[in-house]
Amino acid sequence: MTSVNKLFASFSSLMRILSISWKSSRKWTLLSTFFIALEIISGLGVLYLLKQMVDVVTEVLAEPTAADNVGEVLHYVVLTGLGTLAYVVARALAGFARETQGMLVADHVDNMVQETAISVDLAFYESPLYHDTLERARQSGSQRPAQVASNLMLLGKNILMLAAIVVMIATINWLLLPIILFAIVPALIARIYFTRILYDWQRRRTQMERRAGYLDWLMTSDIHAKELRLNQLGNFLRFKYKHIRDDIRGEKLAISRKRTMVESIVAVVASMIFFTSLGYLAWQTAQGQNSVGELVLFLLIFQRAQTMGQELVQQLSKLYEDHLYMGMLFEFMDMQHTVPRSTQPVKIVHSEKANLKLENVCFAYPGTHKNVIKNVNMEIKPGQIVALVGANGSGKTSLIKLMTRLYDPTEGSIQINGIDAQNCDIDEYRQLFSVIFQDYSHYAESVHENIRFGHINGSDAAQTVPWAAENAGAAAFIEELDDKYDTMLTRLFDNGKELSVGQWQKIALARAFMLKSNIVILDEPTSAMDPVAESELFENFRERISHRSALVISHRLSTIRLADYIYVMDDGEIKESGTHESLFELGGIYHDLFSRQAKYYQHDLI
Ligand SMILES: Nc1ncnc2c1ncn2[C@@H]1O[C@H](COP(=O)(O)OP(=O)(O)OP(=O)(O)O)[C@@H](O)[C@H]1O
Repeated sequence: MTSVNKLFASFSSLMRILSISWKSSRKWTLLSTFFIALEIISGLGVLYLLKQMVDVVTEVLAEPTAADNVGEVLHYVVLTGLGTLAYVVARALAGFARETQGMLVADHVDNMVQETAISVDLAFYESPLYHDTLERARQSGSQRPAQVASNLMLLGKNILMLAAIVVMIATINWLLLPIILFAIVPALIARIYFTRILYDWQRRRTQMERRAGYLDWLMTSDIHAKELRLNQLGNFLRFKYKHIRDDIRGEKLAISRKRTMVESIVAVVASMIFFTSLGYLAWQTAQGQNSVGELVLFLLIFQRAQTMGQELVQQLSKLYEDHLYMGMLFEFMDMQHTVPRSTQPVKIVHSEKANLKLENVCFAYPGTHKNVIKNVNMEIKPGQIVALVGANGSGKTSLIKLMTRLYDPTEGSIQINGIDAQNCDIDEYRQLFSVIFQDYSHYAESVHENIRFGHINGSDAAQTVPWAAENAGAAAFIEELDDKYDTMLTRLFDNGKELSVGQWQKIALARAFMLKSNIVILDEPTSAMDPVAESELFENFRERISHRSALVISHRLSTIRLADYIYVMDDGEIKESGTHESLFELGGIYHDLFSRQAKYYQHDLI
């Protein structure tokens, strides 16, 4: 990037930051600006009054009738006092307004990050780049936009105050001006240099931080608590975690050490220059070339100039740092969809009779070259119960992800009622499906909410939730819970209850049974259920799903044989398809799978 482009990029990112700040809290941005303006005006006023006071004192001291003019001095003392009071109050109010604005902006930015996180495509989760970008966005901190806005204002304030001090010092002796430059510029360069070094290091170390975070989660989350104890993994993980943290700390401390050394040298040189110039001014005063008042004024304001210069350096380097880190936040927010959204979506007509058709569908996961789905042709007709069978890794779950447009096929097409799924509005299209994956979610919410999440926008949850629970075979055990549908399903919070794996599966199934969609997709829906529960579920399955279409994936062929039509997958391809009887007669893969399972049942009976 050329310097002009870089400058333009920095400017546009600054404008973007300010617009975030403005949008999130207009009132407090205005108040904060107002109080800072008040702080600047009163601060400059105090400086001016201070100078006037010193001038008057010097004049008065030079006159023989000094005692008569004390009133004039007092006049300036009172004015300076009032100015200082205004300055202190304005400063406090500006601080409060900044803090309030900061909190509002932080919440707004958190909201924006979450909005991006819930809308990015599933493909992002598969890539370490997504996790790095999210981690960096989090590291960049939601406080930053507010900091940038207030830093800009403080910067303006300090520049004005410093300019006023420069003018005052120039009136004493212009030769003193370079001193200020020497006190400020090297410190600024050192700060900016180390800010960049630290930023580059942090970017490189994102994955290391994430790995440490992951290990910490392994050690502290309830999901792994059982295995961790039984396999005695605790100390091993603790050691690994410590090792990573030691490395991170070591690298960071090395940078901090170097920075402290350089900054100390710069500060020592600046102080030496100050004392040399003080000595020079004292000598000039002794020679009668300066007044004592000017020497006092120099001492007074140089100290201020030094503080202000330090603040200026801090604000400039902070602004630079914020600009760098906000870049990481914007990088996350600007991620583009990999599943394209149609700009002129075609309305899905007759969705209540959804006919789903896959034509020559091929698919390789992003970042891989191997097709896990190969030339698949398949159809789910309205009201039809279709089963999908196949060995582990044959591509069944990947096929569901394609049907529901969590991914798009790399070749071929998926059509709903003759319309290419890619031409439909993605939200409207996804509403056609109720899907329960093998790794369904356990929400730390009430039973009611866990089921209602299957149709979050439904209006009559009070009736539909118990109805769905009944159909999924969950109603009986829910009625036995202390708070029935209001029971909290978690031990994370007070009064929570943990369910068995099979009970959780019934809750997940009830979620799919909520009447939202036209096609119900169940990936291994009964893997944790007892045989009685399973056979009850499939006895009148068509009624339970209200005569919608269904795609059921199962390894249990007793379940599969109830389907109207069966597809057999092997290594990403549909190798066989037909009814149970026709496939059994064919004597192929299905026959083989079925016979193997049947053999064990027959053996048991003997
Ligand atoms: N996110 C992913 N990225 C890359 N490859 C993947 C991903 N998920 C699955 N695969 C690969 O795709 C292939 C099909 O996996 P899939 O989960 O679709 O199989 P499946 O038939 O559902 O298996 P199972 O019966 O074990 O659930 C496997 O070889 C797997 O390694």
